[in-house]
Amino acid sequence: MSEFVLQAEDVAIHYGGVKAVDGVSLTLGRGQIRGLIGPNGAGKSTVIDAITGRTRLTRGKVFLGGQDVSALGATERRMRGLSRSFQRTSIFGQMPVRKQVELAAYKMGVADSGADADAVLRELDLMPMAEVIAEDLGYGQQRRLDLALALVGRPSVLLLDEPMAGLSVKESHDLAKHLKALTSRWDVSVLLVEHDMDVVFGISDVVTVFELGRVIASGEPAGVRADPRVREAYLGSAA
Ligand SMILES: Nc1ncnc2c1ncn2[C@@H]1O[C@H](COP(=O)(O)OP(=O)(O)OP(=O)(O)O)[C@@H](O)[C@H]1O
Repeated sequence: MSEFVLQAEDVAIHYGGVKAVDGVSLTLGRGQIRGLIGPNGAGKSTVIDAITGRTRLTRGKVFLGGQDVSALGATERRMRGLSRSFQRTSIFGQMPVRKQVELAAYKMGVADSGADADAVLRELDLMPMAEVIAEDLGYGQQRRLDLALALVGRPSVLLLDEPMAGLSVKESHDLAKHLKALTSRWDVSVLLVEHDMDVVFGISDVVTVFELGRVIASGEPAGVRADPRVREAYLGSAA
């Protein structure tokens, strides 16, 4: 058994001459949060797409729990515990919150989808909203519902692409608190692409910095923050 729940090895995604990602390796330990940062167009979302199986690899491999999943599609990877969140709550906008989460668990093949939905809703403090129609939720609650849908079936790895976008400072803080709690209470490991530096440096165990499809720095938040290359490439004088 691998010590890493997730490993990307020399991953490259090229679109014709555009090297969106070019030789990226990264790991995710059990219960770890790894923040991915970098300027616009650096390749962060493409890495997420490559790991989930949404985009075909030009080169490299992806391992989940030590197993090579590079040849598997996105649905198969999800069934094996690799989950990502989408801004997709509007798809079932007319459905009450609990029903929506239960349906997602049922589609995943979870044996007791009702119990799974209840556990997820309780964990994310969404139980008081269980019977509310999704589109009547506030934006911050909708983002939490989005996270709830990603958590059905108890995934081991969660890939989040800008989960704080559009949230107020308080909503971001609440979501960050939930993410941190999930890593210990549910044993979930998180790969977090996020532009909110307070959140990234506040909750990540390790941070990886991208520039032009490559990793330019990686390590503990304090060290990364102090790295002159990082400050120059991304953080600027605000760091
Ligand atoms: N389908 C595609 N075809 C061609 N080029 C693409 C495609 N998808 C992404 N790219 C290019 O790959 C590069 C990386 O894009 P990506 O969206 O991964 O960056 P990002 O770091 O997530 O940026 P942002 O922070 O703005 O979301 C960019 O130059 C982008 O234009």
